[in-house]
Amino acid sequence: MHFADRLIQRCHERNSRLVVGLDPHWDRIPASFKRGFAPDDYCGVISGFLTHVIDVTHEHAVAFKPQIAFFEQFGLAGMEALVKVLAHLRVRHCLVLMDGKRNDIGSTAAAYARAFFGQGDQPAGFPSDALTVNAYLGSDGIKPFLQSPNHGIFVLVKTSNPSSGEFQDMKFGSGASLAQTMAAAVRQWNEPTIGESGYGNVGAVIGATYPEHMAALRREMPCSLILVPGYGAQGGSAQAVKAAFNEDGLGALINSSRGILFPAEFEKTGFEAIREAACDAREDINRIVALRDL
Ligand SMILES: O=c1ccn([C@@H]2O[C@H](COP(=O)(O)O)[C@@H](O)[C@H]2O)c(=O)[nH]1
Repeated sequence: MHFADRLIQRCHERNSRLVVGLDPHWDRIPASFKRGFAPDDYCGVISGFLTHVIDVTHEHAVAFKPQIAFFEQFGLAGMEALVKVLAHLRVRHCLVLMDGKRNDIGSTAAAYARAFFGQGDQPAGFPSDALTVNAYLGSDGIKPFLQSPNHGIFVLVKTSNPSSGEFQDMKFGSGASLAQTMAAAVRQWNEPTIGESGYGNVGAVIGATYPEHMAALRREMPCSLILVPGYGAQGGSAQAVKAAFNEDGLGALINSSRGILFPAEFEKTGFEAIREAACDAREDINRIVALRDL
């Protein structure tokens, strides 16, 4: 089924716009959880911890966003953990937005597309429904990711980090910034992919830490899904992400990683604290878009 249509359907089913980020910061995984494993069992700890996280949060989440760097840092053990986590997400029928920020020349981008989406008889190494991409190599690096309507991409438009303005806010002769120029390209790439939901498979990443940019970028890309990191641990609030939503109360997916995975209450109530963090984030976001039951 068409990626964006599936995602919008999931927003309705869960009454949620929350994406749970799967970023296993090794030093923040509670010592009480690690105790049951050998000290160097990176695969066991990471896959075990995230499996529990998925079990307690999936009813509140539209999708999960594994950040691949947190797995890659452990080499083969990390890759094994990622494969296990992805298998568990499939068992739970969860949508996977892989945060890999990939791109390259066309032929290499095509290999990345096969790695995450598969192709024909070739299964994906890391099966995902969507992937974050860096589009600064141009459209030939984007097209390989758009071969199947069942998969989507989120193009970096305005990232949440403190120095994102160094390049992304630079203005061209037209007066448009680099981020606005990228947003215009996203709109163009997205148009032929729009599904029955009214949303297409080429989305954008815009950080919650730059609310002053949000409304104008949303206007530039009315039919794109916007993936919004930076809510929670980076200081972005629900109020700051409001302008990412369309009037239908849909179209934006708000990610929280550390804010959900590592609540202070874990030592007292264990994974129940993680369930509560996801539930609270979902409600906080729903309240701000002023749409409760879709
Ligand atoms: O502009 C961007 C793009 C991606 N990210 C990623 O999102 C999460 C945020 O984690 P938190 O713990 O909720 O801060 C992380 O995986 C980043 O790599 C981003 O933050 N900003």
